[in-house]
Amino acid sequence: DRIPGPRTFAFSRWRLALEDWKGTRTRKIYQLHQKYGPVVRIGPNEVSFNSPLALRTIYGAGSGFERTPFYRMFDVYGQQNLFTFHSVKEHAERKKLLAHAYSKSVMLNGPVAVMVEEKVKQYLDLLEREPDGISEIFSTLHYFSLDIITEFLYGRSGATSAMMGNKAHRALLNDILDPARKRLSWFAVHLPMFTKWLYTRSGAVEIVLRPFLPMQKPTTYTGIRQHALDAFHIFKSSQTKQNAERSSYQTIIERLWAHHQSQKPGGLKDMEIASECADHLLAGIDTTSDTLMFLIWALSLPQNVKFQETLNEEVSCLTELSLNSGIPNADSCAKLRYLDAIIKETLRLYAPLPASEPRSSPIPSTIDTFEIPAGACVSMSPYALHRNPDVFNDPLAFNPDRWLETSPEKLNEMKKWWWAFSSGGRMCIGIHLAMVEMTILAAAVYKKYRTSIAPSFVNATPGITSRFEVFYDEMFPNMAEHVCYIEFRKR
Ligand code: HEM
Repeated sequence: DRIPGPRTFAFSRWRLALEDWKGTRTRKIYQLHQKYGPVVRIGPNEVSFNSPLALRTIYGAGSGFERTPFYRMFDVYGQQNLFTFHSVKEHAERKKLLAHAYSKSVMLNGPVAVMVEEKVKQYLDLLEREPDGISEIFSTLHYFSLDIITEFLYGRSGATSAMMGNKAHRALLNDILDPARKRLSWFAVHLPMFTKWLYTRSGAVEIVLRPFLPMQKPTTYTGIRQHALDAFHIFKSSQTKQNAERSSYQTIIERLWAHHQSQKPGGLKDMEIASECADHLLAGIDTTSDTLMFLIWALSLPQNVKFQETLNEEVSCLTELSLNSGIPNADSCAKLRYLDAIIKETLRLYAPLPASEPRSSPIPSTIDTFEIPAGACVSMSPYALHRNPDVFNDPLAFNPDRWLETSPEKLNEMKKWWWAFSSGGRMCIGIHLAMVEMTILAAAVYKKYRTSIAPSFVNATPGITSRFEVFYDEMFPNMAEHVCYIEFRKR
C-alpha cells in the first residue's frame, strides 16, 4: 500500500530539511500525524510512525533496527561510542562494560546516592546565597547536573564545582547557550561533509570563511569536550602513581580502564575511553537539568499551586530515618508516588529529547501493517506519542493527577505511549542516575521551599534547545530561551 503523506515530502528530502531549518520539524511531523494517521511518509526514504505497535516493532528489545548514521555527529575525538554505534554487536559489547554501573541497585543504595545527596545539599546552599531568593534555574540546575555527572564519570579529579562558584566550570555552559548552535546542528545533519570541511580549514582560508560559519568557534560542546579530554589525561597520569586518589565507588573511567588493562593486547584505545566518557557527560547535562527546570517552573505557576502543596505534604511525611543531613535519601525518594507522577507528567509534556529517533533495518520489515524496504529510515517521537488526546485527556494541560486517578487499564494505555527514555536495547542507560538526581532534588526543594514565578518572568515559558529546535510550553504568549527565574521562599 502507498504510505500516506504530503507529496512534497515524498518527493525530496529537502522538504523536511526546510522544517528543520525553521525549527519546526517535530511540531510539523506531529501535525502530519494528526492529518494522515499513525503512519506518514516524511521523505523519499523516510517514514514516521505514531503507535505502540510500531514502537514495539522498531524499538523493542532485539528488534534488529539500528541507529542511522545521523548519530555519527555525536562521535567524540573521532571515535564512536555507546550512543553512536550502528551495529547491534558493537553496541552490545560496549554496553556489557557499562550496564552494571548504571543499574538501579547501584544508584539507589550506595556511594553514588550519597554523592548525589551531597550535591543536592550544595544546591540548597546555593539557593540560600541567591539575592532576594530568586534563582535563574536554567543555569543553576545545569551547574547541578554538570557537577554530578563529572564526579560520577571521573571521580574527584575530573569533577567540576560549578555550584560552589568555580567560574571556569560555570563558563562551560556558554557554548550550549549560543542560539547559533541550532544552525550548526542543521548543517551537521544535512551537509555533514561540507560542515566538516568548513570547520577544519586553517590559515587564510579559515579567515575568509569565518563570517559564513553557521556557528562561530567555540562551537557547541567545545568547552565540555575539552574538559572531558583533560579529565581523561589527568586520570591516565594518576594511574601510574602509587597513591592515586580513589573514589568510594568505581567511576565509569576506572571501569573502562580496568577492562582495558585486563585485555591482552589492550582492549580499548585511549581515545575510545575518552570518547565514551565524554559522550555520557554530554548526555547527562541538559537532559536532567532541563527536566528539573520544567518541573519547578510548572509547579511554580499559580494554577499549579495545588500540585506543589500535595508534593510538600508527601515529602513532609519522610521521617528522620529517610534523611541524610536533612536531605531526603535516594531510596525513600524513589518510593514517593506523587513525586513520581509529577516527574512522569513533566517528562510527558516537556521531554528534553522530544524529537524523532531515527532507525533503519538491514532487512525488509512490516511495521504497523506497512511494508518497509531494507535501509529505509523509520522513526517515532516522544512529542507526538505524548500528545495523543485519545490517551492523554486534555494533552496540553500539566496534570500529574492523571497518573494517579485513572483505572488500571487506562494507566496501562498511558504507559504504553509514554516514551521519554526510549526503549529496548538502545534505551537511555542513564535513566536511574537521572531519576535519583531528579527525585532527591525535587523532594529536598519542596520539603523546604514554596516556589513561584519571579515577577520578571510572569507569562513567559522557558525554552530549551534540542538539535535544531526550541521546545517550550505552547500555551504561553512569550518564550525565553535558556532562562527561567524562580522565587524560592522558605516554608
Ligand atoms: C531526564 C533525563 C534523561 C532523559 C529524558 C534521557 C533520554 C534519553 C533518550 C530518549 C535516549 C535515546 C536517544 C535516541 O535513541 O535518539 C537516551 C540515550 C542515552 N542516554 Fe539518556 N536521558 C536522560 C539522562 C541521561 C543521563 C543522566 C545520562 C548519563 C550518563 C544519559 C546517558 C545516555 C546514553 C549514554 C544514551 C545512549 C544509550 C545507548 O545507545 O545504549 N542519559 N537518553
